[in-house]
Amino acid sequence: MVVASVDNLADERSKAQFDVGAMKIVWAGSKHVFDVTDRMARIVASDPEFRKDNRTTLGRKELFKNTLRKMAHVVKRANELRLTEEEASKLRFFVDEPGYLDLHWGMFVPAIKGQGTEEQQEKWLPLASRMEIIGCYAQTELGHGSNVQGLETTATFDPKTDEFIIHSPSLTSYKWWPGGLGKVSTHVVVYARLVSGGQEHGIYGFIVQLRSLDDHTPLPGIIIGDIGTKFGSGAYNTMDNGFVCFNRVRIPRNHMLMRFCQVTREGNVCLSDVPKQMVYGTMVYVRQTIVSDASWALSRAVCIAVRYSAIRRQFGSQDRGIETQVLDYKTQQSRLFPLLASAYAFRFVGEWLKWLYADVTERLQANDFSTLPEAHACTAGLKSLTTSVTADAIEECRKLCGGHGYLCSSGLPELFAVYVPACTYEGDNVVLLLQVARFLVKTVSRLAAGKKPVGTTTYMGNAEHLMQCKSSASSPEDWLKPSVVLEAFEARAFRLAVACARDISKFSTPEAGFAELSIDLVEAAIAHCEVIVVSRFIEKVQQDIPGDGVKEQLQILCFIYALHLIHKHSGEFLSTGCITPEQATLANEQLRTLYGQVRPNAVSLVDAFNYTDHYLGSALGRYDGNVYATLYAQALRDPLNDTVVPDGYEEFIRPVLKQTMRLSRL
Ligand SMILES: CC/C=C/C/C=C\C/C=C\C/C=C\C/C=C\C/C=C\CC/C=C/C(=O)SCCNC(=O)CCNC(=O)[C@H](O)C(C)(C)COP(=O)(O)OP(=O)(O)OC[C@H]1O[C@@H](n2cnc3c(N)ncnc32)[C@H](O)[C@@H]1OP(=O)(O)O
Ligand SMILES: Cc1cc2nc3c(=O)[nH]c(=O)nc-3n(C[C@H](O)[C@H](O)[C@H](O)COP(=O)(O)OP(=O)(O)OC[C@H]3O[C@@H](n4cnc5c(N)ncnc54)[C@H](O)[C@@H]3O)c2cc1C
Repeated sequence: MVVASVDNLADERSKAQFDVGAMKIVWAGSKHVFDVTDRMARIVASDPEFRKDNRTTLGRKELFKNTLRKMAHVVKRANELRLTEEEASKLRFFVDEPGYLDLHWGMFVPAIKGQGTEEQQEKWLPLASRMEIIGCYAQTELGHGSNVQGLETTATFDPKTDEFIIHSPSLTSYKWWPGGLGKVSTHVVVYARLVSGGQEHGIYGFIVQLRSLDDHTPLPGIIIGDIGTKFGSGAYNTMDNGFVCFNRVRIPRNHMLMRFCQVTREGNVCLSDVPKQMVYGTMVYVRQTIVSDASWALSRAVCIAVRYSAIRRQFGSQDRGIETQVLDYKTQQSRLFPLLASAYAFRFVGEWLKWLYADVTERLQANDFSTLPEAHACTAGLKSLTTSVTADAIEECRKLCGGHGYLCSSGLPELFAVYVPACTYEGDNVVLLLQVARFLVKTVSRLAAGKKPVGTTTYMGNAEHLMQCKSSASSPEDWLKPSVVLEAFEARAFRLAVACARDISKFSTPEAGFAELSIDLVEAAIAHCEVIVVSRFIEKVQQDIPGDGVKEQLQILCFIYALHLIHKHSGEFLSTGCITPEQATLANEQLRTLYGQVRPNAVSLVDAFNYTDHYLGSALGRYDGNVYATLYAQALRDPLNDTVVPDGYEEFIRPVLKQTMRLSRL
């Protein structure tokens, strides 16, 4: 059955004022990436092994086994099709289910590449890339996650046997959370306190074998398992996040990842002259990938909400004629279009961050560590900003879809449940923003000493101007001038950072000031991260962009992104004196106009994400708009509808009805 709603999307598509095909290439990043992504998405969508519409109805054991089957199928298909690494990781991505492969390829392998010596890489990487071993990354403990220096697990060197003894001295030292650890991994990179000659030497990574390669049983001294069911149905429960306790497990000395610190046969600890934070390198790498992933999750939710808002009609007709598409309501637009704009903003900042990461990596290889603090601040800050916004946005998209958004068949509940831990893993978002704040306060105090800021803090070099400037916006159109927008963002961020630095100096120690002012510091950090996102978006739309109308659409989205933030944080823009209340009103007026300009293009702007119906996994977001028939068909497939009279009728419904009948006869 095809209902009238299908016409709505065709109609919407006919209104597009830009070349959707060209926008698809901009979104993908290049024609090559588009082709690879498109091909891999279609392979997954057309393979029944990758079916995912039954996930929320499976019990934990079935669900997990189902994921094991899919991960094995990914490996099989990657080999059969002789996929490149780029293609294989896209294929795996579109399977859209957390699984041990992510931790193996995303953390275990990068940890060895980043922290292993050449010799260690030669030994372990071939085993890992042929998947003769499966690895994971165990840093977090039951009692310690954010505070890496507080980890309790010990790795004590025994010069008699030339081994390390890996030990969990307490319940709170049990490794707890690592993905892939609970049931699958054969090996792990464990982070532990290095102890040699009776002295502690800091936290380092050690490769430990967990399970037999013959029968998968845990090796002696290892107590291991899954940490239990997590939030939401389906969702992250496909992953075996695990615990492990090490009872004096012995590993050869050369299983310590020794690129930055070597322990000799005699137990001498030799530090190379690189910053000790290099041991945190895997986290920096993954944070950077998480920023790119945020735009995927956000755009997916937005795609569902935009298409459904074009289908859904409510009110607007007194005589039972055709009702108004909810997408036409300004309130719907004001909640939805900033999220659409944010998806594009995060896509571009994610691409830029990839570039920054590659640049820093190249410098590190040449022993230039000067840009490491900035790379840390950018990856930490943008990871925090983009994941927090995305998690909130998915929930907002659910509400934007009304009641049907609450159904699992909308795809939104599971998307939220699977995404929201991104605000916690790879560093709690508040903890990471405090790292950014620390970097900003340092940068501000160095300004006083005449040090020129570089990279993303270059704008702070314009200190005098940023402290005094008053916005020149005197009409709504002025808010379409990149220089006007950027100045407001930079001035707000700089003034907040300077106020924090000034106020900290009033305390007896910087640490006391930092602790007391941490709420303000977090706000200053967010303001700085928003400068980065806004300026990268502006830079992007100032480039040559091929395709009819593509650049114009991106400009509209860029200003929506910036102006909705001015509205959201108007308190800060006003209290720091960067803009006046009248200018805030003008910005809002411009924002309303921009919403009107996006409206006819909204469906095509989400079509540009090029998502298959399989990847979207949503009755509401289907490409053909056949929402109601799909909702009905999926309802009929619910296990509860397997029988007309439910299980439990005889036991629990009939007796209640009989009892009621008896009562009514009294
Ligand atoms: C065939 C199949 C083929 C296919 C492919 C398949 C698969 C797909 C492939 C890939 C998938 C890719 C990626 C996805 C992978 C995984 C994602 C999915 C799931 C997530 C899994 C989650 C994992 C985890 O969560 S791991 C644990 C993460 N833990 C944390 O993040 C802890 C957070 N805490 C910290 O980072 C630190 O403790 C701290 C908060 C930063 C504090 O550190 P510390 O106590 O040392 O110190 P200070 O604050 O005093 O800082 C001192 C000094 O150091 C600087 N600093 C801190 N951190 C860093 C850093 N990282 N880099 C550089 N510098 C750093 C800090 O600024 C201070 O400097 P100054 O002294 O100058 O101020
Ligand atoms: C789905 C998932 C997968 C994961 N996968 C892995 C994995 O593969 N490997 C691994 O090692 N770990 C993994 N983790 C663990 C994860 O990295 C940690 O949970 C994360 O780093 C946060 O640490 P925590 O749990 O100790 O939070 P806590 O630090 O205990 O945070 C609790 C609260 O305290 C606040 N807080 C903490 N410190 C401060 C501070 N200094 N100032 C202000 N507020 C503070 C936080 O903001 C938060 O609100 C995973 C976690 C999840 C949820």
